[in-house]
Amino acid sequence: MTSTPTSTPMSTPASAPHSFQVDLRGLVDLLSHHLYSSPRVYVRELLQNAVDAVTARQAIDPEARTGIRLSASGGRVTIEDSGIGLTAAEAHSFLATIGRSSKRGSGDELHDQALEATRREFLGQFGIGLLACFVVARQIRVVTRSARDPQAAPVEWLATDDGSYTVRELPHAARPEPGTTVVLEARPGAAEWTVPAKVEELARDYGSLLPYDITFDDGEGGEPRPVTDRPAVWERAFPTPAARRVALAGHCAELFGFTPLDSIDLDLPVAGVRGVAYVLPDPTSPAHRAGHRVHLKGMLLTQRADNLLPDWAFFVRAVIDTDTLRPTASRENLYDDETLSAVREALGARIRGWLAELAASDPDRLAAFLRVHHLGVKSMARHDSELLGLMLPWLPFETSAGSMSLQEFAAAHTDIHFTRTVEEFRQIAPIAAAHGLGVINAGYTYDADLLALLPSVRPELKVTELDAGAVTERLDPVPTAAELALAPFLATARSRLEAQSCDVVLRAFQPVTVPALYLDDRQARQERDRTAAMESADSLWSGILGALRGSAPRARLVLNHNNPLIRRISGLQDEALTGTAVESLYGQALLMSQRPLRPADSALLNRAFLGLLEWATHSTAHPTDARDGEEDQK
Ligand SMILES: Nc1ncnc2c1ncn2[C@@H]1O[C@H](COP(=O)(O)OP(=O)(O)OP(=O)(O)O)[C@@H](O)[C@H]1O
Repeated sequence: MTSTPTSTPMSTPASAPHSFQVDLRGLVDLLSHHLYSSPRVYVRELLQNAVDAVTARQAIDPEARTGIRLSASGGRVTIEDSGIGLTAAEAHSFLATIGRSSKRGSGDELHDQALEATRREFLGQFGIGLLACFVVARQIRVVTRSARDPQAAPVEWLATDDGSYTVRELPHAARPEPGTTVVLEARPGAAEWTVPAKVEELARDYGSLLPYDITFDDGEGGEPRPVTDRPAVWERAFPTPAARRVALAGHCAELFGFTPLDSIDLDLPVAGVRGVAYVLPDPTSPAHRAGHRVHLKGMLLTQRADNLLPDWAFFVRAVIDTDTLRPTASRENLYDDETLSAVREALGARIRGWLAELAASDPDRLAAFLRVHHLGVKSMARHDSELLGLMLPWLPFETSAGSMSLQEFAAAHTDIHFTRTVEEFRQIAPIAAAHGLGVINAGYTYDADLLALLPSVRPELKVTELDAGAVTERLDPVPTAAELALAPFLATARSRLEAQSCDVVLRAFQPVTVPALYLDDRQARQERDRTAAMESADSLWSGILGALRGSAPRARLVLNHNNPLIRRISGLQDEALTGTAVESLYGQALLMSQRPLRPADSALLNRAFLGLLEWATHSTAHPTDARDGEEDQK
């Protein structure tokens, strides 16, 4: 029997697994310069560990003391809690292993539910918090005694920023009660972060809403001062709604530095969110993202959260406390997950609810709000259909009946006309108003876009653009016989204004006091600009511009047959005087339309004005003087 040789792949025995080595200096540098935005976070980490330790102790010993004492003096920062404490083994394991935390399950426990449960309970979870203290400390000393194991001796854990630490047991008398004291020795160069006033300020900023009483002692011998200031203003009871409003306004001024137009309660019990949104008193660009203040179980997470509210809610700054949202590892922003997006939606709905309530019951306050924020609201409503539906009726527009909300305007006009430019509006609005036509000036930013969206919100309304041609068509024609009788006059007028590229038409319209209207639309204006450019261009360009001459409608001077002056002018026998009068009418109508004058228009106005003076003085002055004047002009 022969045995078949089996071939085994060449292999070398695996070496025993090695553990990663971590260079503490490198890690501290990483934390201080890249993870945390400022060394100030070390105070937050100290407070957070103390709060978590007290929470853990409460679970096994609800009678235990919960107060936390923070003090700073002589370059030393100390924090003392009566929390759960640590045994020597735990100190080795938790304090010296980067990334290890007692506040989350391990192994099998590390499924989502266990993680969620511990997250709900504790502030910490990453196992890197204490290290942040090396950003300001050269040495960290922890003296701790376990509450879980009363027989265990107190332990001293002493770590220096070179990455070494020692653990030793102390006599029972060194710390008779369970709990932990952490003492930081400031590193040279970081003294500014450990002076008492700074530590107190930081503790107040981060910890004012924490759930246990925290005091601060500056080592000057006075009474320790409270750091915590609970309940939050928005949760306090006030004798009257007015007193509450005043307190909230004061809170906003202290926190954000402005007195709010109004405050909106942000209360989402299911999502564990409570807080308030303050309405900015001054206009702000929607592109500027306001930073919101977010507390997580009382601890200030950030004052610059930019993802808490929908973009359209640019006009508020919010402060909230939550126990469901997750922090990022730097604990300086919110983790943008599904919970946050649901909370964002729900908070957006609260703010919309405030707007809806104002619209329904307090239009004056809504108007005051829109006086400040209408531009921003207009800009955002173009892209947010719910905001559009809610706000569009209330937004202010310039109309032929004055400045008013669309709602008011639509109450009088179901046919809504708009002009695309401010100039068109100025020409058209008075005439349109006299003819019972509602016109809105959509020449301002966002207004044309919004009017185009109006039928989607109010389908019963008809929105049409109005231009010069459409207006002329709506004015009453003059009876044919009358028009025929005036044909010679019209011919004179037309030839006189030919050089201005302007047609002359005769209509009968209101108000009778307006003798003539200068009407042009965008195409006519372009044509006018092209002609002006052609006149001042060199021969090459003038050739090209000339070739572009389109069949665009020309500007129109609409003479009002109802106007007595027009009646008189059209009956003049003196052709020269008729020409001067037509030029004067053109000039006056042009001035009324607030159009910029081209050089040719200024020359015409000049000529017409002097011509009229000439004529007016002609009959009283010596005839030769008038002729001299004519000579001078030549
Ligand atoms: N005051 C304290 N009392 C009891 N245990 C503490 C205290 N401070 C720290 N610890 C223990 O040390 C561990 C590590 O603390 P560290 O601050 O580094 O991380 P963490 O709080 O768990 O998480 P995070 O990185 O989110 O702060 C904690 O999980 C806790 O077990």
